[in-house]
Amino acid sequence: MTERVALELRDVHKRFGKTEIIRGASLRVNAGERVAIIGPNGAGKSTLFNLISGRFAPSSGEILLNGARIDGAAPHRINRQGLARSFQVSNLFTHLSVFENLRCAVLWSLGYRYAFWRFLANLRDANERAEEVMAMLQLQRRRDALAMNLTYAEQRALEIGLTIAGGADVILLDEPTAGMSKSETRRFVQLIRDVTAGKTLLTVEHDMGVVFGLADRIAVLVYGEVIAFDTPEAVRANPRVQEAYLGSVLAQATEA
Ligand SMILES: Nc1ncnc2c1ncn2[C@@H]1O[C@H](COP(=O)(O)OP(=O)(O)OP(=O)(O)O)[C@@H](O)[C@H]1O
Repeated sequence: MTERVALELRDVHKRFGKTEIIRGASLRVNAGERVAIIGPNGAGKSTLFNLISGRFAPSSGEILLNGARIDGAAPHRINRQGLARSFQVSNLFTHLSVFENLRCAVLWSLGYRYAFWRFLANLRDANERAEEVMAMLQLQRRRDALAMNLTYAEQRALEIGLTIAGGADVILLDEPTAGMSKSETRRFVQLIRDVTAGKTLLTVEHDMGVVFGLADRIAVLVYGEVIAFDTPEAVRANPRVQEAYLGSVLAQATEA
């Protein structure tokens, strides 16, 4: 059986002025797969995320979400087509409770598809869905807490919950465990696994423990080119990756 491709990049280039930052990136991410994008500082990882989520349009090349072109489309349109990006705690409504945040995300995803007269009928579904996601996030006991009063790890969990509650099936996570302690990170990786089960996940992450613990495949970006896209074992053993990036990172991790 051939896998369904959820997200595809075809020879994507991005220039800022004269400088080419993404230099012909191609990737095919299967539905339900978890992919980590790694690479040295300045390799273009955030730029790649900005291209996929619609913040930037590519200079050339194509990006397809579930088979449909999205390159150059506005972020909210791409979001409506099923792709959500979780930033580092910037999407939360800080003055709303955990439950209200989740319910807003569900209603937003229903908003344009249903007429207003169906709003009340949908509210019950939205409440149920919000409760369901809250349980997955293990945030029930924080149901009525304002988002601004959550711990950092709880805020990150809620942030990921918003992408799920909004109905996206392709999720982009920017450094999901940045700023967390080792034990928080371990718990959080498990939470990400549970909450995004069955979804397609793309993450940019510097913590190699998280990368190797979470990813089914790893894409290695160096100077705007994908130099390897393979299983964690194969990437770890790849001499080109060792030379360009992983050798030094693993050496640092061993020294630390
Ligand atoms: N809007 C922009 N205009 C001009 N140059 C940019 C812009 N955005 C990014 N760049 C440049 O593109 C290069 C890649 O940056 P990017 O943030 O994508 O790398 P990265 O791999 O995410 O790095 P890091 O791991 O340090 O976050 C950098 O040299 C950066 O200065």
